[in-house]
Amino acid sequence: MRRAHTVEQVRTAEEAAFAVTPDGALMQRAAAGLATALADLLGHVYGARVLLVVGAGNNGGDTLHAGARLARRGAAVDCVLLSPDRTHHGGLAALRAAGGRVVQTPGPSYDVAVDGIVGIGGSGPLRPEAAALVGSLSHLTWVAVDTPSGVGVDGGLVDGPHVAADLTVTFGTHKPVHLVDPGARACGVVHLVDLGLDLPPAPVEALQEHDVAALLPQPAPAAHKYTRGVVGVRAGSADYRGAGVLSVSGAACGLAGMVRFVPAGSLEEAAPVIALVQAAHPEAVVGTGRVQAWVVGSGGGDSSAEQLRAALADDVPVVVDADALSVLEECGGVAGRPAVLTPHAGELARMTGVPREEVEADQLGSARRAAARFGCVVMLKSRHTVVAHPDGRVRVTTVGPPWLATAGAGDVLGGLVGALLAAGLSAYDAASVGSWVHGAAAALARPEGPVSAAEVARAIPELCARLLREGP
Ligand SMILES: NC(=O)C1=CN([C@@H]2O[C@H](COP(=O)(O)OP(=O)(O)OC[C@H]3O[C@@H](n4cnc5c(N)ncnc54)[C@H](O)[C@@H]3O)[C@@H](O)[C@H]2O)[C@@H](O)CC1
Ligand SMILES: Nc1ncnc2c1ncn2[C@@H]1O[C@H](COP(=O)(O)OP(=O)(O)O)[C@@H](O)[C@H]1O
Ligand SMILES: [K+]
Repeated sequence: MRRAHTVEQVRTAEEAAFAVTPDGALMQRAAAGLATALADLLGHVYGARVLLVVGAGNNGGDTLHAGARLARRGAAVDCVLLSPDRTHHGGLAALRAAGGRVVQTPGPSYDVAVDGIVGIGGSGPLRPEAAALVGSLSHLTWVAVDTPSGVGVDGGLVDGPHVAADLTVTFGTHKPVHLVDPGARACGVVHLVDLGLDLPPAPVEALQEHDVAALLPQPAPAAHKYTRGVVGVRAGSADYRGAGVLSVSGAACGLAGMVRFVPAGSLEEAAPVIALVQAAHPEAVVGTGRVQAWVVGSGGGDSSAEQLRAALADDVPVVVDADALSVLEECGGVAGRPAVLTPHAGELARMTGVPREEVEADQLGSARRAAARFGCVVMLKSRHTVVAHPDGRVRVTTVGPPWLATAGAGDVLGGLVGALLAAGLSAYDAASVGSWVHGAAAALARPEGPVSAAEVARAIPELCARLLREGP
């Protein structure tokens, strides 16, 4: 599990660590890790040209000490001080003693620029002087120390000039900004340097491969299809026939024992949708019956309210997707049952009356507020999908190529999450595992290129088999 802690949690853990470590030891650990990461990035240290951009606090201190380590190994290290009278004394002395230079303006070229402007003590966007300097050096490779300066650490908010890093070297633990967009986009690759901090449970996490393997449902030796769980799909309509097929294809990934498909309207009206579903998935059973979870909404059009009411009449977990999201409140909400809502930013904006740009600008806060408001798990789908529990916990999915942003991918995901719910996972696990498997299946189906929603669905069984082979 990748764990991200808030600034307040990190401060508390650092204070406890300061009390039992010699003065400056933690900063030296951070600086050593940073210098190693910089050396790995540079490939060669001797003769490398390094620019440090240093602010007023300990983030600058880490940066100066790391610069000193590189200078001692033969790098040419220049340093711009943004707050010369508040610079970390020990760090600056170490850099100078190692042969590093303080410059007023950067030279013509560097192999890397290091952002030591602010870390967890930062607030708000870069101030004008720093913004102008960083802007003039945007062609350089940037390494952010702890966090990219100018980006919100706890919320991942980006509301003004900031550093856009290629690599972020962070200390002690991840922070929410490293996982949650839009901030995560400014971090580039994130590398964690362990400081040996004693940390509390993390409010924001990202499942890793072995976590997903441990959570995947597996049939007991004496399983039969009903003990593995039946997932019911109420999706598709005369106008959106394919959505029914794709929703069923996600549900029929093999993680549950059986799929029931229940189209809207009479059997005659639904005949074309049924024909498509049966042609693609002859194993799906058409018609109502007992299920352990419902998936409702993709391509449901005008029938969505009727379909959602029918699903909610059963006291089983439910995935509310696509068109069903906009009728959730008129249908009485999820009424306390385990449920996953799966909006993208546009859908969440409509559900909550907030402009889409505001949802996209605060994905962590938007998903959390929606989970509290609707009283269930909310999965805000995007590049880094945010799965929020009503109690405030969050899991972020960081796998999945941008090719996954393709029509119908959401239908497959809804079906997949439904299968996991039917198999007995909690709503929180089903949503976070489903989102991870969905992203990884897209990468497996076509590692570096375009992928269709149907191909993502077809790759799910092989992806799960690989996870189970590797084991937790
Ligand atoms: N002290 C230590 O031994 C350790 C320090 N660490 C480092 O210390 C950092 C936190 O240090 P600090 O608490 O000193 O805080 P920072 O160095 O993150 O920044 C605080 C300073 O920046 C100024 N500032 C805040 N927002 C600004 C903005 N938008 N533009 C310009 N200036 C701004 C503040 O006035 C303050 O003086 C961590 O991010 C990490 O890099 C960690 O490595 C752990 C060990
Ligand atoms: N830039 C991106 N990188 C990775 N995955 C993405 C990106 N944009 C969207 N996705 C994923 O693609 C899927 C799109 O689903 P959705 O928006 O519901 O599309 P549709 O309604 O057409 O099925 C979601 O799983 C989402 O997380
Ligand atoms: K920084």
